[in-house]
Amino acid sequence: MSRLILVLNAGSSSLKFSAFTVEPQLRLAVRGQIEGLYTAGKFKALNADGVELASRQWAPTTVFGHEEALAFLAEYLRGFGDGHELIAVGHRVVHGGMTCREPVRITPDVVSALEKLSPLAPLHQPHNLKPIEILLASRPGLPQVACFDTAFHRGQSDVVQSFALPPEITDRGVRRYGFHGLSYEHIARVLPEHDPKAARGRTVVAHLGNGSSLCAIDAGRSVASTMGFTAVDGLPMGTRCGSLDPGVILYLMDELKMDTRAIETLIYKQSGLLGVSGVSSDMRTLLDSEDPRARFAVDLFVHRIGREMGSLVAAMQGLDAIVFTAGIGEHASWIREQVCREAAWLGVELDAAANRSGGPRISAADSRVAVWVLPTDEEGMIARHTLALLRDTGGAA
Ligand SMILES: Nc1ncnc2c1ncn2[C@@H]1O[C@H](COP(=O)(O)OP(=O)(O)O)[C@@H](O)[C@H]1O
Ligand SMILES: CC(=O)OP(=O)(O)O
Ligand SMILES: [Mg+2]
Repeated sequence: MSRLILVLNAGSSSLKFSAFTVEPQLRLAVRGQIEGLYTAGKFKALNADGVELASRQWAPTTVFGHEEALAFLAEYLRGFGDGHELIAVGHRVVHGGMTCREPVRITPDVVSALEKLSPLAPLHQPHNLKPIEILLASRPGLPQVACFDTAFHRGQSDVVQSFALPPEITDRGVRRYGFHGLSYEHIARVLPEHDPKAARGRTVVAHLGNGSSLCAIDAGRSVASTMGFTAVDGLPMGTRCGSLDPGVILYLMDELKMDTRAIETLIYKQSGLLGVSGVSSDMRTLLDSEDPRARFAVDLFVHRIGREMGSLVAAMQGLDAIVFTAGIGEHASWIREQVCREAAWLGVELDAAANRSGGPRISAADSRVAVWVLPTDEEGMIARHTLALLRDTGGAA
């Protein structure tokens, strides 16, 4: 009977999962996702060789969300468990706040502390915690590990992590945390295999998915990121507005009489690509659309990436490489082309054919800045952290 680590990663538009056997090194057994939550749910499970094991598609609807996806996945995984001993479950938890600076073994107290952060990540935290709570109740002896999106950024300097607010507010934890840290950590880990020079130098990683952010990585460490106190900051996203003049919030309250919950719905669920286009939050749909509002939303997305890229390059005082990753970054060659055009002034020259075929290197041979397309692997990162923590605490050989 092989020992298994299960990994769950609830993103804002997807529920991803992987299972790894521990032999004693980690070996991927199955991976999959239910994507298109709240738009057009689609399930796929693959074995380690990429062979499809199962698939399913739901009719387009906004009511097939995280809860429905989790119920479906629990049923699917029940059938998969035969012949395996589940030794631990690793979870992506988007917000770790001030205290969770590294992966932690889950206890009821940890869950209570993490629940308090749900208002700071309403599209993620409740969905990250739900399966944790179910398993704590149904299998209290099963080790569970929380791995945080925020942890990779905790080494940033105080200046970088601070808003220009009085200390009594900052000290309450109102500071820039940064997210997508498991994705950035994975890219920092694999970059030396592809580009040793960039790995020692300065890279902007563009994690462009339903949630999108950029991270400045200097010699493997996060030195700045576009996301802040919450994952609504920075770039425009599928349904999130990204950076907003705080004066807009006051205007919405005073002039439009919107309350906190209405503003929360607006900035998290009705803005970004969906809100601007009125067409869809899904980049595939926008790129296929003839609607000028879809094009406008995409142009705004690209423009903001260009602006924020400049800011992160300034934070590092230079640039050796750009890495594209996540759903849009890995698959939308047209978006990569537009972003690289915006970044031409930094010394970026694209190899159009390599870009169309997906790389991994997509910059021209004499481009001063190397450009890469590298698949993210948040689940792989979580599995590593989970196994390491189990071993540290004597829970697995
Ligand atoms: N082939 C593709 N072309 C363009 N966009 C794509 C493609 N495949 C996926 N995407 C986009 O990636 C986004 C989802 O990214 P992903 O990183 O999986 O999301 P999540 O933030 O939920 O983890 C969606 O906007 C989707 O349209
Ligand atoms: C933090 C975040 O936005 O995550 P995702 O892109 O998975 O929604
Ligand atoms: Mg994601």
